[in-house]
Amino acid sequence: MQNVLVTGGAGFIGSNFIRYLLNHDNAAHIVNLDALTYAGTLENLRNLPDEGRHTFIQGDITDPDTLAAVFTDHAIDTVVHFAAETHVDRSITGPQRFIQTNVVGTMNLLDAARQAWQKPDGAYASGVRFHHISTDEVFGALAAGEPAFDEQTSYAPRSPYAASKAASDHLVRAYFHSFGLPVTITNCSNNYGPHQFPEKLIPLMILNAVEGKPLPLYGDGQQIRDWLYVEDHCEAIYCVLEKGAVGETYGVGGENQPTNQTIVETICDILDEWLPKASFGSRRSLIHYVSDRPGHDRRYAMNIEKIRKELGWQPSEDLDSGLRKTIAWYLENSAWIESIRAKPDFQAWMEENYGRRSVLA
Ligand SMILES: Cc1cn([C@H]2C[C@H](O)[C@@H](COP(=O)(O)OP(=O)(O)O[C@H]3O[C@H](CO)[C@@H](O)[C@H](O)[C@H]3O)O2)c(=O)[nH]c1=O
Repeated sequence: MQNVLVTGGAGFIGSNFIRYLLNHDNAAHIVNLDALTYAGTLENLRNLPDEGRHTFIQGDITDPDTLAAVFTDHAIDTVVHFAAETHVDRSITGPQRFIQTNVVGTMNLLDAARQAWQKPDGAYASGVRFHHISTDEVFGALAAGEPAFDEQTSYAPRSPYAASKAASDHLVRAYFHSFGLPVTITNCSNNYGPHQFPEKLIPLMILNAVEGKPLPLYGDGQQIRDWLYVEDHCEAIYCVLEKGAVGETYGVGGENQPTNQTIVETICDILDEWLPKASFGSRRSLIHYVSDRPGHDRRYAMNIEKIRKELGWQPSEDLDSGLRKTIAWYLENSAWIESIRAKPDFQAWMEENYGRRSVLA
């Protein structure tokens, strides 16, 4: 791994991964290709360790010419593909962008890698690798008591976002089977941690609770996600790059599976403990139950036995300490929050999304 193309490296998980790689691998040079859409920001790349090994290029994976130039100009040997539209609610109101970026963009990237790496005899340059970051949402929804998803679970995506990621996974495997491209895939559960865009549950609730704004829980708030601290996720990806077998898929989860209501109550309690007493009393009183997300998946959980047994990775962060680190980061990074709030699309989306929902209780 010498010249690593990280797509979507100005986003939440991508920027955390760049930091992780610069801290843990002293040889890799990173080329970070990011379109800087609403959720990507150069603020995520401030104060990188060993900054000289990071090159930022603003560009879109839907543009094949950009990709061809990046592979040629930077002698890329490894791709770690994060770039994606990721917010389920946005995929319900506007699926087209999800298909463009997540499906067409992934196919363009696979083509560019193949063109750059495949020799005339069909073999690939040694040591090259295309790693695709995917999600447990491709497997659909679990009912209470059903076993967690694993690498053998059939695909059953239910939102436009999940369907676009499922299509991208199938394309990555198709390029492995049809063209021999050396690929690996990870399907991760819900990430949380520093730098997450505040449209997602945990950062949204932190910011609203700090400001005394309503905390909108969708439906009955009893949905379950498997929360993975982002640094654990980055470690898992690095482990797959180092030790994972070509053609293989690995599930990555946090083994923390509370209900959404418990997550939000925990955030409220930590803030009540840390901040001066609010005039309205406990921050739990800010919780409102609002109309549900259409097709809302009830439960996700990812079985991690394969990556644990074969590669020796397991998550190390427990949810309470991970949440405390995350909340502390948001409290200490008001400049980052202001830069996100200043984005033209941010406030409009928040108002539109919540304007659509009625308060249930
Ligand atoms: C934003 C928001 C969310 N929710 C609920 C919906 C979900 O049950 C849960 C988490 O919502 P989100 O943070 O939007 O994440 P979710 O839909 O689970 O999907 C996430 O996790 C996936 C991995 O499972 C990733 O692939 C997605 O990119 C990522 O967005 O909280 C609320 O109750 N209120 C809210 O305001």
